Amino acid sequence: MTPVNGDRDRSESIYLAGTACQIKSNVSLSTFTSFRVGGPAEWYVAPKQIEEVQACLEWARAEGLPVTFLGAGSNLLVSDRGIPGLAISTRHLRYSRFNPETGQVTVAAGQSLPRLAWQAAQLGWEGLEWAVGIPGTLGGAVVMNAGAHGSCASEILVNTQVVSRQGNISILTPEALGYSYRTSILQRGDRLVTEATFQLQPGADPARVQSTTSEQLEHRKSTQPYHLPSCGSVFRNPDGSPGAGWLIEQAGLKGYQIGSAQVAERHANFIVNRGGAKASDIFQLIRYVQSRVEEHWAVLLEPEVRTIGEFQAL
Ligand SMILES: Cc1cc2nc3c(=O)[nH]c(=O)nc-3n(C[C@H](O)[C@H](O)[C@H](O)COP(=O)(O)OP(=O)(O)OC[C@H]3O[C@@H](n4cnc5c(N)ncnc54)[C@H](O)[C@@H]3O)c2cc1C
Ligand SMILES: NC(=O)C1=CN([C@@H]2O[C@H](COP(=O)(O)OP(=O)(O)OC[C@H]3O[C@@H](n4cnc5c(N)ncnc54)[C@H](OP(=O)(O)O)[C@@H]3O)[C@@H](O)[C@H]2O)C=CC1
Ligand SMILES: C=C(O[C@H]1[C@H](O)[C@@H](CO)O[C@H](OP(=O)(O)OP(=O)(O)OC[C@H]2O[C@@H](n3ccc(=O)[nH]c3=O)[C@H](O)[C@@H]2O)[C@@H]1NC(C)=O)C(=O)O
Repeated sequence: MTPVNGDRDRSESIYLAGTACQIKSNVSLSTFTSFRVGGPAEWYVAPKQIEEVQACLEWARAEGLPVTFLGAGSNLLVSDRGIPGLAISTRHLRYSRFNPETGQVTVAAGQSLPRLAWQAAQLGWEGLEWAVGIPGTLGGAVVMNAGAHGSCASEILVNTQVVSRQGNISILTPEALGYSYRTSILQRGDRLVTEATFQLQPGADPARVQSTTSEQLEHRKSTQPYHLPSCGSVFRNPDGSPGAGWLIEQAGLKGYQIGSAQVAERHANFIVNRGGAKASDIFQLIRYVQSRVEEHWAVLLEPEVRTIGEFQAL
């Protein structure tokens, strides 16, 4: 299949003046997504500082390139053909500052959410126990309003720092972000989250918080195919009906496979890559599940997973 960047089959690197930032061409995104599929980014960069993010955005503007933001890729389906323009990954923006006076923790966008949940638990700070099993970055969690076990990111978010595509920095509160279940206006992709501050509750017994955190993780491992490449839940749970997993299972789709993409046996709202799946297999399976569930239940399932690049419905 022809990649979107046409005949560029060699890799080149560009160093942005005044930064240590290296922009590389033709970088495969399959190792940067939890599905382990996807073609190359025309250009890829993982800045370490906000000034580098701004310099990368300026470079893309000057080159007239579209920009795509990536976290850890745990909710992304990237086309086999790859994506045009510059992919900016936040995975190297990393720090966390716990403030015992306020109970707030300020975290860079690239920090791992499970890692932060464990750090909080070890300190005896409550409020992130639910987050331990959600792979990915803080930035991704703020954008997706990640959640589990009845809690979600927007409930504890104090504010977030974002950079616009023009390079302007601002601080936004949750009220400005249009939050609802697994949704925020940041999903439009016009602002990059660089940092977020969360309100936690310090002062609990660390052993107790760690024990609750472990229980949440164990429950997840026993109900989800955690060991196989996936994006977590493929579909949002629809309003006013049983969950997507139940609807898909009752439509007889557990185990159904297109290529190496399979509706998971352990949880029907997960599609797993059984080894060597293509993004197009996963995309076709998503469409197939949607159509079968609609036929069976008259419910149109809405994907939670974010697709980037071109896909063709058969
Ligand atoms: C095994 C497994 C279990 C999961 N369980 C859960 C769960 O229980 N609950 C849940 O909510 N999710 C779950 N997920 C989905 C996923 O982990 C979350 O959506 C996570 O928050 C995505 O973070 P990420 O850094 O990987 O974002 P990515 O997948 O990289 O990106 C997701 C979206 O956010 C955008 N984005 C990412 N970072 C930034 C940024 N810094 N600035 C602007 N835009 C950005 C991307 O453009 C994309 O649109 C699971 C996934 C897996 C693989
Ligand atoms: N099915 C799928 O597609 C995917 C599943 N996953 C699963 O999601 C989970 C999170 O993945 P990922 O986001 O990459 O996680 P990370 O490796 O970024 O974060 C896990 C962090 O939690 C820490 N940690 C783990 N256990 C403990 C503990 N008992 N006490 C204290 N700290 C602990 C680790 O510390 P340390 O570094 O010291 O070990 C590490 O820093 C993993 O279990 C992974 O297998 C992840 C991606 C995709
Ligand atoms: C994994 C994700 O989030 C998960 C989150 O981890 C868990 C735990 O809190 O709750 C949600 O799953 P879920 O609604 O499927 O929760 P589960 O407890 O696994 O299942 C709900 C109900 O559906 C039933 N169920 C589930 C799967 C299945 O194949 N068949 C089935 O009948 C279960 O028996 C249960 O009665 C989130 N999914 C969504 C779309 O909201 C994600 O968003 O990626």
